[in-house]
Amino acid sequence: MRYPAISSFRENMFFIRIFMILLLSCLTVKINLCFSSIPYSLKSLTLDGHFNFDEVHHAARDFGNRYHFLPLAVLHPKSVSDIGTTIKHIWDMGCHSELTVAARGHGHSLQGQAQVHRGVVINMESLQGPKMQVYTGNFPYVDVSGGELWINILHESLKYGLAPKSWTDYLHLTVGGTLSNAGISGQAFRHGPQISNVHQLEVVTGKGEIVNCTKKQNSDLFHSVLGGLGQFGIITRARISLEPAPDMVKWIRVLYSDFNTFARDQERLISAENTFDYIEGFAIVNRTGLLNNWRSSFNPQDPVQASQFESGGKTLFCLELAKYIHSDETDLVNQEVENSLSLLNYIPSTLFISEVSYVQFLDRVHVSEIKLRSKGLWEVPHPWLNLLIPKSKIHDFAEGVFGNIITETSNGPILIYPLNKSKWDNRTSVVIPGEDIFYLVAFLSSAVPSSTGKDGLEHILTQNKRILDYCETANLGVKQYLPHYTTQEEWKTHFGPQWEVFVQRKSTYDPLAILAPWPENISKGNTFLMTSTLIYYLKEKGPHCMQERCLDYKFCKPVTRNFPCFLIYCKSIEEAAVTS
Ligand SMILES: Cc1cc2nc3c(=O)[nH]c(=O)nc-3n(C[C@H](O)[C@H](O)[C@H](O)COP(=O)(O)OP(=O)(O)OC[C@H]3O[C@@H](n4cnc5c(N)ncnc54)[C@H](O)[C@@H]3O)c2cc1C
Repeated sequence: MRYPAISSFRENMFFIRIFMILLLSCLTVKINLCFSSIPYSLKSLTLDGHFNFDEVHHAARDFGNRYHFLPLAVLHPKSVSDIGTTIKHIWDMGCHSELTVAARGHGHSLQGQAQVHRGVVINMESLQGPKMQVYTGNFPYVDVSGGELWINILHESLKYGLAPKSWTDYLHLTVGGTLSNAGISGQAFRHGPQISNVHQLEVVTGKGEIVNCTKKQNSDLFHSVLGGLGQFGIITRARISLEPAPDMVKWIRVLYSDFNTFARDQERLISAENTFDYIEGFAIVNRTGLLNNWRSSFNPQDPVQASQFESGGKTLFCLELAKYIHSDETDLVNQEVENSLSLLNYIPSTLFISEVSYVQFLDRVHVSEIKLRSKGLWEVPHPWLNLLIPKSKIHDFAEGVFGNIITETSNGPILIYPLNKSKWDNRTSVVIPGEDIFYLVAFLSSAVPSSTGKDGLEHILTQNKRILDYCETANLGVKQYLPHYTTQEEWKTHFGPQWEVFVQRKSTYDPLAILAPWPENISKGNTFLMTSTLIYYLKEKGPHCMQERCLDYKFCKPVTRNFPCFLIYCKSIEEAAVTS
């Protein structure tokens, strides 16, 4: 028996279902079209360079090899105006668009810092602009593109007998990439990090404006972008300070079995007047008692004693020094090296010296890169941890970490060396500990892919977490270098008193949070940032709705960067009509 009411209900349901399916599929098509139409609106821009929609997989990788965010498109800019035009276009799309942009230097970040999920990656190495230009004279400098590799700057400036003063240990990194962090190596105790050796920058802000800045002109923007993690603008050109380049380098390694003696000597050296040109150090975690390749290509001063030296399974500390040799000064340099070494307290049989060209010295990590690449060991996960530790806490740190956490093997080099705070400019965005001397400690681990053992990613990440937990529990006042956090609370703690400055700068130079979106939680949900963005919008772009028209405005739901994220209370219906 058929119940008409039920049967007609069933029929209705059938049609409703069909209708819903059709509606949903229409919506899906619309949503997909909506997403895919974003890069096509970019495609219509008139540029010297071009967008590439096929290279997105390459742009979703970096040296860390752990984070993979797929962008929608990769821009290969030929000129600064390509970058300006693209960002301006996205800025003009306003809050309605969620499109974001990441500058990619050489992609040697560790945790997706140069990546962007469903946004635009700007391949900075494609940027051409004016040719690299060296200026000689009393205060020499070089003008370079933000996408230039430091190795190319070295080769070009050497043609004039000059070279930058401050380096990173590895030179196949871009100017914009290292200046967005700091750029630290063994010369930083004397010259400061790379960000202390820049005279001028050209920057494209998050509003698409192209701005020149120096310590005096637009100085807030200048200091913001240095160490600014790409948050405030894209560095398209930089003027970098140069010095006369040495011809050769005396490169020295000595060992210590006691951390306190090692650190005391390091600190004495970085404070001395007439000292070495490069001062670093590293730990050798060596439970087996066999010494690894720390001395390869170095000659022992006393070969017999050196061959008899054994670590006894202890963790050792290697002080690494370099003295630059200008051709006419060889004898003087030898004498100075001898004098400086005579004041140190290393294990006497462990003095190893080598003499190499300046390029060989600076480009030393590239030699390891070639070897590792040939063995397929370069493109593995790199769960690196870089810390800046106040001098007063470095002994507690060493005791806790080398005494309890890293005792058997290190899975990669562990650098330890002190830096002078006086060589850092506290107006830049980089965050460092407050003491006059602080240490860089870098755990440069490589993980064996798919290993579940002590050389595997999980084990190394757990070890990193133990180190960070120890630093927090022991209240060591540690700051991360090349920082990466997942919550806004952690970012606030990282910036400490500089948080307000960070937020202020973000709202000034990138109010729609278009740039470098990787540290998602830096700005998300931050009322201050949202407020200033909002006020900016109301003043500059919003419906003309300031005090005389509106009683007040109030946040609704700041989910997107969209206008409807606030409610406007108007004095009258007529004014509401004008406002809308
Ligand atoms: C083997 C190796 C050795 C290293 N040694 C050192 C060292 O000795 N000292 C040291 O300080 N660091 C060192 N680093 C870290 C390195 O400085 C950073 O990872 C740096 O960011 C990498 O530069 P990149 O050109 O690959 O930048 P990317 O990884 O491409 O970018 C890094 C960040 O900068 C932003 N960015 C890139 N270009 C620009 C630009 N033009 N304007 C604004 N923002 C930009 C990106 O959006 C991203 O947030 C080393 C890294 C590696 C892999």
